Amino acid sequence: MTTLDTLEERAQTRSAAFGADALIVCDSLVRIYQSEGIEVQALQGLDLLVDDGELVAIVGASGSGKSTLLSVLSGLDVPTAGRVRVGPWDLMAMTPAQRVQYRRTMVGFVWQQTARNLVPYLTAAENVAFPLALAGTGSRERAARAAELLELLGVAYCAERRPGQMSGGEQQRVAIAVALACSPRVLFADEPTGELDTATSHDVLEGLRMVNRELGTTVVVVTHDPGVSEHVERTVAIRDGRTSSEVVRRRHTADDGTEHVVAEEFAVLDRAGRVQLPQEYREALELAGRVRLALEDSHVSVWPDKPRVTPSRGPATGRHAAVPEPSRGEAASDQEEQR
Ligand SMILES: Nc1ncnc2c1ncn2[C@@H]1O[C@H](COP(=O)(O)OP(=O)(O)OP(=O)(O)O)[C@@H](O)[C@H]1O
Repeated sequence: MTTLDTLEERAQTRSAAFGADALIVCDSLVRIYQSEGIEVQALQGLDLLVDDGELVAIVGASGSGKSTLLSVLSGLDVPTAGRVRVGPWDLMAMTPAQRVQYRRTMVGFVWQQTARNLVPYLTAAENVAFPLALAGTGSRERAARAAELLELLGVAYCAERRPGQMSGGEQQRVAIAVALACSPRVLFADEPTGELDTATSHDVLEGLRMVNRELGTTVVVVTHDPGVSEHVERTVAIRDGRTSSEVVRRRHTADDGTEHVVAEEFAVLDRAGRVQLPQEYREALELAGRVRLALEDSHVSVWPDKPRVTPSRGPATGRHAAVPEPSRGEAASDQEEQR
């Protein structure tokens, strides 16, 4: 007989298996903010897996939950519900001391505001050496590490300059070197190109790619920058606090030996079986409220409740489902995305 205990056990087993091999696991993450008596659901059951060594971009309209997700992953914020793990660290169950340790050893950060990343009265080399000094590293080793990282990021010529003597892009590349000083396994970058022009953004994103390739550091970059997907293999779109779609870029060698990059867009099926249909699909077929689902040999089809043309292979035996009417919030974020 199925008891409450067996159901709980089953749910826990399933939860533990989800992302067992991944470096970063976000499992049904919920973050609710209370603000002046109003509840805001910034994350609404978000699932995300990132493998060791991946370079992933997270994109989404303003207010979709990107910064909230990054605050949780960087150990600055605790979600309301769900499960979040980075390497061996369970971010829901860390003590304040463990949180400090996690932030010092496991992860590095680059923020949008260049002033937040660098100490203004230290040179680039001193900025990179600073976290190493705090960790007790000897001065010769600090200098060698600073030189190596500034070289890797293509800003060795800035070593003796202070932030005020560097361009925004140079400052951000030095900031990446600072974030990597203590050899974190994961680098989080929050809008690192937000204050930069297109050409300079390109250099910073290439810097992140270089770090990922040369040092094997896992990189998660949150951005509005539409050009980001050219620099990463995987772009995850967040919408209304959930992962909604992914663009995966793969290298493909044609028969004549030429190499092409093929980008494919996927919808994300969450663990409860939900998929977000793109707005243009919903509008094209007037999908709203109820829809019909039909299981075909190799795929599932979605039909309007009242088809405008009678389908030849009708979904008479299919299942019926409900598509929520777009809420005001959804409509707003769609407009944001189109802008
Ligand atoms: N401290 C807070 N208190 C109340 N609501 C918050 C708080 N932080 C974020 N929110 C709300 O949570 C939702 C998600 O915000 P978040 O900052 O994560 O989005 P975002 O995708 O990073 O947006 P942006 O690109 O504009 O930075 C928004 O509706 C926001 O207003």
